[in-house]
Amino acid sequence: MNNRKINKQDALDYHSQGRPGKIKVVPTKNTKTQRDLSLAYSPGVAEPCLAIKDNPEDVYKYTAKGNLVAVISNGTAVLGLGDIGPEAGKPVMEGKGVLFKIFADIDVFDIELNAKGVEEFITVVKALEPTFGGINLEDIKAPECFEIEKRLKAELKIPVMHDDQHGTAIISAAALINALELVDKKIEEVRIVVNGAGAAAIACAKLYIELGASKANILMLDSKGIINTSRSGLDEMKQEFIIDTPLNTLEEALVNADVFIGLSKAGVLNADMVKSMADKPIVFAMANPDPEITWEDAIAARPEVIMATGRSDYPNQVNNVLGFPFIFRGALDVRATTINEAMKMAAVRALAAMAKEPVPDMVMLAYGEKNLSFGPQYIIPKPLDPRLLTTVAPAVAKAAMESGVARQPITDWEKYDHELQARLGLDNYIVRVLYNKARKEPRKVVFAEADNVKVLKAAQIVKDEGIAHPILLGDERKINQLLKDNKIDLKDAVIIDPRSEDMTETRNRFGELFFEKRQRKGFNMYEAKKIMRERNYFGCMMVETGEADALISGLTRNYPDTIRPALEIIGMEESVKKVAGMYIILRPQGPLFLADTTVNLNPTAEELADITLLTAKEVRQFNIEPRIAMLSYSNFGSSTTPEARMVAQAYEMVKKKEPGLIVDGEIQASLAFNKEVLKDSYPNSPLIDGEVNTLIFPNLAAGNIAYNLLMEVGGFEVIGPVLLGLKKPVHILQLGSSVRQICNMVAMAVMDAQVKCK
Ligand SMILES: NC(=O)C1=CN([C@@H]2O[C@H](COP(=O)(O)OP(=O)(O)OC[C@H]3O[C@@H](n4cnc5c(N)ncnc54)[C@H](OP(=O)(O)O)[C@@H]3O)[C@@H](O)[C@H]2O)C=CC1
Ligand SMILES: CC(=O)C(=O)O
Ligand SMILES: [Mg+2]
Repeated sequence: MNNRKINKQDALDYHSQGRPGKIKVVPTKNTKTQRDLSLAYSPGVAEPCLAIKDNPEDVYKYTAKGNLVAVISNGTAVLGLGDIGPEAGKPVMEGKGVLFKIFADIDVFDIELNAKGVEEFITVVKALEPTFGGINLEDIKAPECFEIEKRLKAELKIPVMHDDQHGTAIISAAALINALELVDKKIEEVRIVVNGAGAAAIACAKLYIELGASKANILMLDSKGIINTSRSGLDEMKQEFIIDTPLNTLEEALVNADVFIGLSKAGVLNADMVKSMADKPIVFAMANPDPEITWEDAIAARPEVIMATGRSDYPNQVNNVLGFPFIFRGALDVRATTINEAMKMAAVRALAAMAKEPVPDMVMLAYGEKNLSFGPQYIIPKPLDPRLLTTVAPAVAKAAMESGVARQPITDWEKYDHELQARLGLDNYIVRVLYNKARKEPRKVVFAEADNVKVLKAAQIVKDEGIAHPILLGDERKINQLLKDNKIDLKDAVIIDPRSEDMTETRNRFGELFFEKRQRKGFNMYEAKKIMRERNYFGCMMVETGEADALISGLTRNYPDTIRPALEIIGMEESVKKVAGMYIILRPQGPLFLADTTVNLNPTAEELADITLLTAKEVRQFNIEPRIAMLSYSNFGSSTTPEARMVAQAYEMVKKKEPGLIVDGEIQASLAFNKEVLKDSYPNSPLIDGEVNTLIFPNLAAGNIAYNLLMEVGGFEVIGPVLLGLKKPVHILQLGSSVRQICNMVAMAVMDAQVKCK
């Protein structure tokens, strides 16, 4: 379990830094020339206007409507924070927009309405129908939300769903079906306590009844206690759940209950109540951001409990994020007029069934888990599982077609599957893999330049994220002052000043070891001990002796000065003759690995072959099969210049050493990325069967220029330079790296250490 700390200031900074908020609008057509603009706007734009006037359905053909969903709230029940108003709810609605985009490639306008009244709200949303392909109602309190949704569903021809009701009901129902199966209880027989009688709770209870639960077995509570015959003034929805019982409190309700469903607020369930529940209890504490009872307290009270929360940092996240992106994807793709019961039930079944399928490696990697399989700690799929899109969306689309609400049925399901796959942006994936792998087994990382604010900030983040235990090298007073001035909370981090008196003994010990390594290479004993005052030497020695697992340096020093101690002290892996540098370019289509970008000026064919093999090994660390293009300005002998021939020779050597590797060259970059042309002109190339993900450059100039252009002109985020070929992890930052880049490099170093420092 990781207890990542999100501190208040970090959350505020995340939202305020750079362009305020979390989303922006991006044009999808060329807008460069005067002609482009004349097509995008007047006069060209008049043509689609007239076409839509003649055939209103063409609005889906000529505008973004078909992929555009409105996330609409009045801020009256924002998460479990209550009625905090529309402006205060906006960060959540932007957040929902982000989730729609990253999980299902649906564009969202978030709309926060100053409209608490039912009629007012309905009038505004109805008027918005022409703009949107679907309406996701969010965080609107009960009982108003019921009337609002019912009326909008009846009066609009586009799908409308109140996410807090049905999203939550769908996900929790899928989780409940699976949990009941694990404890071998029947939904028809279990006693269910639903704490909360609002939007989410009422919809969940109704869906459980549809699935077979007996209404007589459900006790529902609102803020005043159990909804029973002694209560008066209850709204219509609550009235449906009145039970004739003398019980009044949650404590009383839970005695011998099989299931607790929490959709109320933080901390209302205590350990004694959980203890009083029946055999093998099920507790879904779904209030956000903090559950009705913490994971730890529930497990401590009843170790056999099947526990779920709405949070991402514990197993079994029962949260509507598992539903709304995929349900709307399916509904939009068949142009459904509504989201009906059949579609919701299809989503429940698809989600429940998916949890029993073997979990793909990439999902385990993304969560840093080794064994994720159906069981008490995995009753529902993980939100980052890409199969959610390709499983739930088609199930919903099919149900829409079968129930007669699809206006544009899908005919080719295989093609649809490919389209869905293509929607999954993979640029974030690799970073998640990296962090989660690192988090699984955090290591001691030495920061050689700890008297730098960026380094300290990064050290704080990696510590809070649970991916590394920082060791800070530098003047202790200076570091402490910087920590204080910049309010960086790194209280427990180890600070070591290699120049201090206290370190004399360590310096001497390190110096002697260093002398043993370098005595015939220009160092005498005195110099070997003296140089240990230098932080890069001292830090490398800590890694070499196992007192630390990795070193991060280079932010303020030039590359050769930082790499030298690493080569002298740690040295290269066996069989490696030269180290090399690799950059990872984070693209939506998946990562692109580039080497050598930082070390070897003009490699020989043999060196280039080594660089290729080293890079391939590193790419596999991410569970990615390398598909390598060895680049040149020539294609397979089209030029006979020495530079082109050198790459061709290197390619031959690579093939000889690792015949199974998917690699080709020498090849031009444009051909490597143009499979159709490659297929026509070189049909035997192994690169025609998939996308190239690894580029090997013929020299440092080419590699270095390429990654810089991709970063500066292409605007891609990058990770690197990752130093390949050292026996132990030392990673050297580019001058002026950002805090985020430093954190990424720490995660790389930890991942590296997990392999190299057993
Ligand atoms: N995990 C997930 O996916 C989701 C979680 N939620 C969470 O569920 C909670 C409710 O959301 P929502 O239904 O939209 O909000 P609503 O405002 O519609 O409903 C809140 C309900 O909680 C009840 N309540 C408040 N305090 C208590 C208490 N101490 N004991 C019992 N009931 C109480 C209220 O009672 P009264 O009627 O008397 O005011 C009301 O019925 C929030 O914490 C939200 O974050 C919501 C949607 C999805
Ligand atoms: C998850 C969600 O929608 C809520 O807590 O309101
Ligand atoms: Mg919500």
